[in-house]
Amino acid sequence: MSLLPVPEAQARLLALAGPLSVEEIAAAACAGRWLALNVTSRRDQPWADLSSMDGYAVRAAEWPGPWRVTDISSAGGALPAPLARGTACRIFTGAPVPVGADAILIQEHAALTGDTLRGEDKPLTQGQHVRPAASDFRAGETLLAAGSQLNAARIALAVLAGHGVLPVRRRPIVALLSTGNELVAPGAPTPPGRLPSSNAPMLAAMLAAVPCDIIDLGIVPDDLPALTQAFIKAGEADIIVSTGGASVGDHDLVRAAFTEAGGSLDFWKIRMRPGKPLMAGKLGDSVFLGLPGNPVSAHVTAMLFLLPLVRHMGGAASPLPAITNAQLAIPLPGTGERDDYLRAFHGEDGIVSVTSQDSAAVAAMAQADCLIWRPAHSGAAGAGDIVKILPFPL
Ligand SMILES: Nc1nc2c(c(=O)[nH]1)N[C@H]1C(S)=C(S)[C@@H](COP(=O)(O)OP(=O)(O)OC[C@H]3O[C@@H](n4cnc5c(N)ncnc54)[C@H](O)[C@@H]3O)O[C@H]1N2
Ligand code: MOO
Repeated sequence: MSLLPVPEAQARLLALAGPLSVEEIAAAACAGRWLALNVTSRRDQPWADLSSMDGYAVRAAEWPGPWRVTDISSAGGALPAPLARGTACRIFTGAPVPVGADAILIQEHAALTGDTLRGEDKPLTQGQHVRPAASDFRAGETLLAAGSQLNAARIALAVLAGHGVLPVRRRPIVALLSTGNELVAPGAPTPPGRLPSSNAPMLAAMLAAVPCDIIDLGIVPDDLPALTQAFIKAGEADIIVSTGGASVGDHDLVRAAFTEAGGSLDFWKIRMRPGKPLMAGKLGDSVFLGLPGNPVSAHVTAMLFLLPLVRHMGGAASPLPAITNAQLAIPLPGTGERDDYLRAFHGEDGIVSVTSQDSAAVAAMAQADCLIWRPAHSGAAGAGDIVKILPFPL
């Protein structure tokens, strides 16, 4: 198989499954989820002309008064009567402005003697401290598009628009499978030849940035029947992610076990560094993503493939990672046959690549906060040049 360019591999991966089913969830529990349908407003906001300050509703042209205070308007209280000429209405923040009034005299600029009011400071202008009806949004207006992600501000908007529950896509269930005879559970003793399995905790941390549920199926040895059984068990998940055993060594059995379990492989080997041995396929309704075992390769391929897949199945309209421009603080050599994804961080003078770009260099990766994307066959870059970067999800 020849090496697949990253965008082609991403497109093929996302084509393996559509967004999951729709569920109605309380708005307060929707943080991070993607809308399955447009959100249309059920009400005007504000519902009437409302005061934005505590004071007195008056006619601006009548400033500085005197006015006689004849009524009161408070948020949630009875509607005030229309304002007669020469009168004022005591009013509080968020309360409806009486018909006839067109400005609010704030109480700091008002002198009240008995029920006689006079304006101080500067003359009032029409509309001063009044929020017009429907100036934020109007009933029937489409406020949020299907496929947009619900953050705190969008949840506030949907609730103010009259929605208590929102249609979102089900959270994908992601099964994590760590393969390798050398691996022991995190924190377990590491006699010679053994090392702690760090990939599943790392992936769980990355997945914390997107709505999904994780099933950690633990460590599976490099043994065909054991790996096959693990894949069969993982078939309950929407997404099956393995790490390790993806390359060409005698112990790299992931492809064989996946096929033995009934899976069909869609692609293997990507034109990227690190992450070349990445593979993907379908096992029943589950999408399978086989990440390389090297922790750095697993991290980079999770950013470029796993998180987009979770977003896509969760209903995101734009599931691919955000790519932004940034200025290099250091020079970079040209690239070869594959796209490079260099681990880097934001320094005072721009982006700095970490010293070791080895795909097993975890201490160097731990200094990074982003990847620099350098397409294949790029020339050398100098300090001050603009490059494309992808921020780490967490
Ligand atoms: N002859 C070739 N050898 C290799 C090639 C190749 O094309 N031809 N590709 C290399 C590339 S690129 C990568 S990346 C690695 C990926 O190999 P595997 O996916 O088969 O990974 P393993 O061999 O199982 O492990 C690699 C490395 O990572 C450590 N590891 C594995 N799992 C974990 C884990 N859960 N936590 C921490 N560390 C883990 C493992 O001990 C190995 O050191 O293959 C190259 N070889
Ligand atoms: O592509 Mo591997 O992922 O170089 O280390």
